[in-house]
Amino acid sequence: MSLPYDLVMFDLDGTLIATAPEICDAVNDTLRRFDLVDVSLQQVNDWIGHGTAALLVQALASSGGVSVASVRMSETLPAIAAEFDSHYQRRCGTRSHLYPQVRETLTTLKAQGVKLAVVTNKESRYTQTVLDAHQLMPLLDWVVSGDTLSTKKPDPAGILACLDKFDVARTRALFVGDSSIDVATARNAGVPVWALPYGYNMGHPIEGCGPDRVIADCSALISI
Ligand SMILES: O=C(O)COP(=O)(O)O
Repeated sequence: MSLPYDLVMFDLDGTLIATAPEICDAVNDTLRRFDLVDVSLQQVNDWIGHGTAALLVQALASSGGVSVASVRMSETLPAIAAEFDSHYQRRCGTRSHLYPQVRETLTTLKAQGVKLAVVTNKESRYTQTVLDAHQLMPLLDWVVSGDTLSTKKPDPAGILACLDKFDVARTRALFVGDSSIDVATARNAGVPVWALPYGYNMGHPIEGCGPDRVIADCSALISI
């Protein structure tokens, strides 16, 4: 049987792994340390997508009742970010889980010779810890994090770098994600995009973002 794809690229948070609960824990560990009020899991869900550093800024603004711009300019931000860093490294893997059919699907695709990559906006130091915590690294051929290149999604650079690295044509590649950012990234790169409805899309249904297909879980990739 000839497979329709030589390369499948996945988003991370909300697509392969449900990460929001432990991100929320680490954010609230940090906020309490600076005498700020907790944020909710729902808020954290809705802030995921632009990288963990950007999420921390959103949480600090919301908790402190100040603007995102003023948090970004604050002199205390580096110290708060360093505090968050240690909490998140410690929390990684404690309350995250793979979504159903993720490991089975990656294992099957890998055995079929399909190249597998992650293209995430999460910073590399967190991406690595989360992927290691769930033993996903051995299944992946490459990981492009939010700070691997000079731009992040929805810039297509991460996808284009994967196409280049594995010498795969756009028509033989697929991007799989959970958010409007992922759909926009794939469109910007000119590759087809499938979407999962269970992730983090800033509170909006993924259908409205116009992916080529909405799939119930990753097993749709191996039952084409
Ligand atoms: O860390 C984030 O906010 C986003 O990560 P993602 O690109 O894997 O959804």
